Parts: sequence; C-alpha cells; structure tokens
Amino acid sequence: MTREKLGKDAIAAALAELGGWSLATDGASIKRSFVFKNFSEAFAFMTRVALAAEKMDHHPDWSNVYKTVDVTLNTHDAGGVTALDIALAKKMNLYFGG
Ligand SMILES: C[C@H](O)[C@H](O)[C@H]1CNC2=NC(N)=NC(=O)C2=N1
Repeated sequence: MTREKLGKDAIAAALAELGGWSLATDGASIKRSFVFKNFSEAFAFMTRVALAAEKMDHHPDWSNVYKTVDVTLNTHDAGGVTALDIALAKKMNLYFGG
C-alpha cells in the first residue's frame, strides 16, 4: 500500500464511506472517538488494533480514558493522510462493529 498523500477530494470520498471518522482541524489527519460499554471492552479493542497495526507497520496516535478511545491517524512520512490510514480506520470500524 502506498504512502502517497491523498488529496482533499480523495480523503472526502474515503470519509464518506467510513462511518464516524472526520478530518482533523490540521487537515492532515483523520480522527474518531470510540465509546465502549466499559474499560475492558475499550482495552480489548485497543489490543486487537495494536496487533493489526503492528502487522501493517502503521500505528495510531490514540488515548484512552475509561471507556473512550480517541484516535488520530496520519502518515508521518507523508505528512498527511494516505491509503494506510484509511485501511487502518476501516479495520478499527470493523473491530468496533463486531
Ligand atoms: C519505519 C516504519 O515503517 C515507520 O516509522 C512507520 C511506523 N508506523 C507509522 N505509523 C504512522 N501512523 N505513520 C507512519 O508514518 C509510520 N511509519
């Protein structure tokens, strides 16, 4: 998968298909908050995502407070959003959805 920076239109098109995600104010990353039933569910999600992220060699910027996980994705090398971010976001939505 390429680390080529996506243009505004490509990001908008990808976001239209990605429930819950939006462009961050910096315009160079996408973000989403995931809210779970409890801390255990939130942490199980993070564990699952961590393993997938490591396999992809693409890692989220995230924080967790109790049952909420706030995620920001961007590709440092490219200085923006790439197909890798979209792929990881899709995977997170899948894991969140069950
Ligand atoms: C060497 C290694 O491939 C890079 O440092 C990877 C690791 N994980 C990464 N994660 C994210 N989110 N962006 C990157 O540019 C990135 N680069």
